Amino acid sequence: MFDGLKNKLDQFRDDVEETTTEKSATDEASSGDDAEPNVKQSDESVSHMPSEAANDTSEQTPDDNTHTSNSDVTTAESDISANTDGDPNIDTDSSSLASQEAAAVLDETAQSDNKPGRLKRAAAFATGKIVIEEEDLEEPLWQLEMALLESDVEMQVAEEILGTIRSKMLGETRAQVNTTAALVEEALSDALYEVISVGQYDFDSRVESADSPVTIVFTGVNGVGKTTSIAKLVQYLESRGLSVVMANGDTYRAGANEQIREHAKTLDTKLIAHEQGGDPAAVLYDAVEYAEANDIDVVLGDTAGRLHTSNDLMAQLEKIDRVVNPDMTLFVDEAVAGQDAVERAKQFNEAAEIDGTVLTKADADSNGGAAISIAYVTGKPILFLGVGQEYDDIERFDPKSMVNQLLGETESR
Ligand SMILES: Nc1nc2c(ncn2[C@@H]2O[C@H](COP(=O)(O)OP(=O)(O)OP(=O)(O)O)[C@@H](O)[C@H]2O)c(=O)[nH]1
Repeated sequence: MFDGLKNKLDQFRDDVEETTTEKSATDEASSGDDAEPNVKQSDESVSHMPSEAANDTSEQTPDDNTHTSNSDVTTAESDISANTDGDPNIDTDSSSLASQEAAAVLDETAQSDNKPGRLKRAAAFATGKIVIEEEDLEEPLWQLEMALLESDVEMQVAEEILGTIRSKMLGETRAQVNTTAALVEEALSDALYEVISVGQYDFDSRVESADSPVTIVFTGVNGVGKTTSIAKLVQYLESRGLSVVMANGDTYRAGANEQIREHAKTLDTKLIAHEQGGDPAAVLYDAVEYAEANDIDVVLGDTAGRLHTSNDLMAQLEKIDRVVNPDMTLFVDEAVAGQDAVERAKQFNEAAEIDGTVLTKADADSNGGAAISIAYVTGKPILFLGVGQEYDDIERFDPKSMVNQLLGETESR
């Protein structure tokens, strides 16, 4: 599931690591070339002090001096003072020694330098760290954006993800490249989680705590797996001790009654159906009455596949809303439809507000764009993933485990 996207996310992590490794190597090389008169040579790491911090003093102006209280400078100085204040916990390894040595330089440069970014970078480098800058991320982020769009992630969602990564990584100081991986992982994980988890709620407890019968109506276009998902949910709910009645509100398509009747028979669940051409709202109404009379917990109502543009069919949905006032309307679409599924989710939600999505055929989807985008564009959560054709091939959508899965090990790593 979503292997194509997983590989692309792996690639992004590799790209950032590669860029920061190159940068670290470049910094090291350039520091070796420039012998700084300001730098005490008593510690090897101090000789790595980049020349730019010291050289920047030549760019000072009287006004520049007024900016030296900048927080970056303060950070660099306070990092250093933490190692020089006689604290018994003082870390005496070579990097803290480097910090002390760097303090001497920074004291001088901080007096006059108006480029706190450089100071921060200088201090970070002197302590064996690197600072992630815009230019380090530019290429990997561009590549990531392309990869997300190729994977059917909606443009607005891709931009949100990139924005979060950028804000979480820029200016961050991290110990050398071996932990850049952890930084990228965290930024990527947070960025994905933020868009994927939009609107999430606990479906089970919402159903369990609502007044019975809980009526759930399923909408979506033809052939995406509405009827199959309803059948899967019958089993899902019954396995949690809830009783269910199915209602066939698809009075439009020839063969719809036979199809759902097959499922009802296999699952041994009551089905309410009318003749083809009947009024779907009347079917749902009868099902709710049946549930009330028989103390049934949940009514699951199928509807005809429709486009949000089919006015008569959308009018049917409005009538169902008026007649039975469902507790939830769930939009069903297939993950393999990618951008189309995302677009339809948006349009259905605008035409007849949804409470969540069931995303089917995730087992056949390599891209993952719909899974990542639908909650963000509708503001309503993905509640279930269909992962196969059997009744138990349905999973509660869990944003955390989805992110873990997307960032987990793949065969290519
Ligand atoms: N691989 C896979 N196939 C699925 C999944 N869910 C449904 N299908 C298959 O998709 C096909 C269409 O499913 P239906 O349930 O008939 O779709 P529908 O939306 O009710 O179709 P209409 O009644 O025509 O609107 C069937 O062959 C299902 O077995 C899934 O999660 N994974």
